[in-house]
Amino acid sequence: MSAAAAASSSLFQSSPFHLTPSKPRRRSHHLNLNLIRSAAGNDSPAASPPPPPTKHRRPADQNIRQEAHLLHTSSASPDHGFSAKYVPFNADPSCTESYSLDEIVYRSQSGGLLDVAHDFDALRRFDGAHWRALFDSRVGRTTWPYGSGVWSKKEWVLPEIHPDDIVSAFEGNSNLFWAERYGKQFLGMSDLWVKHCGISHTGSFKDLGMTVLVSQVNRLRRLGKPVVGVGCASTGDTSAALSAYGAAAGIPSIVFLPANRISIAQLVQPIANGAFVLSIDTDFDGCMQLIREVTAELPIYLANSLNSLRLEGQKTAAIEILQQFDWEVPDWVIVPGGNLGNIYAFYKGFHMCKELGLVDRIPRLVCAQAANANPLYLYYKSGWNDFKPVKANTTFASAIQIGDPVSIDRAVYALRNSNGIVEEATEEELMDAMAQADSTGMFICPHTGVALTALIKLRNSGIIGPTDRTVVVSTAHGLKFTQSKTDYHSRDIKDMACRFANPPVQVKADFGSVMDVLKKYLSKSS
Ligand SMILES: Cc1ncc(COP(=O)(O)O)c(C=O)c1O
Ligand SMILES: N[C@@H](CCOP(=O)(O)O)C(=O)O
Repeated sequence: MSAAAAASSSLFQSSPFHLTPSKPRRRSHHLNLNLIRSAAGNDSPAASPPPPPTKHRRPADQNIRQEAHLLHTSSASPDHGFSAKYVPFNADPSCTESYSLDEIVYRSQSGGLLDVAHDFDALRRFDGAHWRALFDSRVGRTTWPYGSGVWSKKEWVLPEIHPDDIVSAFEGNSNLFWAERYGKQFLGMSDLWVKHCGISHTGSFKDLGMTVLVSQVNRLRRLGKPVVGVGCASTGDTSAALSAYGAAAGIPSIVFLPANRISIAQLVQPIANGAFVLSIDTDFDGCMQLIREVTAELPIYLANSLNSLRLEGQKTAAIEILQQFDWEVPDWVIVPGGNLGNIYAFYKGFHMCKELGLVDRIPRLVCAQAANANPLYLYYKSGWNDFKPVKANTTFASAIQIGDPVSIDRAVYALRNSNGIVEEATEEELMDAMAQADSTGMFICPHTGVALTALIKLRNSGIIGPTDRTVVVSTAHGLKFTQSKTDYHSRDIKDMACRFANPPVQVKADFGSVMDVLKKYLSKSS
């Protein structure tokens, strides 16, 4: 046994995890050393938990990025061999077309979507237990960049990016909470959970994807690639995330917004972050068309989820769900869908965990659409025979008012391969579901109301059982959509009964009047 191997094996044995690579191979000495080095917080794929925080002291004159830089560039840093590249989405296995992630490319030669393909052979040098322990060891740390729920899975996201190039607000690690009262009272369910991706830096799940995209743009600019800014079309959340991460990195962002179709809270986000905001007199699909044309002409990097880099970050929410259940797989995961990148991102995250041995199955996926913007639902109902973009009508779920989703093929792939279902929600259904959920202590966005409506329908039809472990993905923070709640609780919506409205009671400022209304209220509620 070499000195290195002896050292690594004795250190290995002292590890509380006792992890080993999946199969002993010739590289195993390096792998064991990697495990040990990871404990110092470097970029190795290691699974050994970091030392107790009290033992780790960064010199006072070093910030966390510099610390990561030193560890990354030190001679101890391993060449772990993980890599990723663009390939045509769902291509025939014989297809050899591929692109470096350092190329600026959004579509395959045939005009189809791209996907980020990871080197699974390299990742498989470690078994599932190894990856589980590695990811678990990074939760809640501040070590750069692993304090992020996205970058804690760096080897599966952008394995080759240098920590110096990463732009992160330590996004992710969002809470997954047990919706005890809502589940019991409205659905007779005992194991209902909400993954609150809206508790995030800019208030939606878009941060998960944007940290990856903007980090890669940072790298491209450092490599001297001609990228003068980043641009997107948006219904409000993508633009908020892009502007925030762009501003953090000092990269100009340009956002195309459909005039008068997004909430004030969403509009003010890119304005405050210094983005160049174009309010365009069209809908989201019109803005999307324009940004595609513009990014084909100008050196502005496209930040919508047509760009498959985004989905690499978004897929970590699925991995996080498994992690939060201690690597037990839920039965159902329900995701509201608009441009349809996220449903595929969830599928990809779950699928990678299965392929790499972290879990043994994947959940069934449900994609929920607003009935006013339901091209996927109509396609599903046609038995996947007839896809037609629709003209998306106004919906309170304004962030998913999309009629021609760019990721339609990705969504179909995700749903077909997860035995998935598509459901829809009318305006009244989604607003009632939101109000009922809020009445149990949540404060959800209308898109989450769409997802809850899908759940209600699948529960009522018996497809989802009372004890099925079910996760509803809440995609944005309710505080971004207070106007819709105000309209509902004021019963100020045409043709809607607003059955669960809870308007404030106007009362005179005297003791008798206050007592009268209180007595009336208490007699009703007892
Ligand atoms: C709050 C919110 N929920 C859901 C979605 C749907 O996500 P996707 O476009 O990836 O389907 C979006 C954006 O489209 C969104 O902003
Ligand atoms: N809801 C999105 C619509 C664009 O989606 P993307 O994921 O393709 O950027 C938004 O907030 O803009």
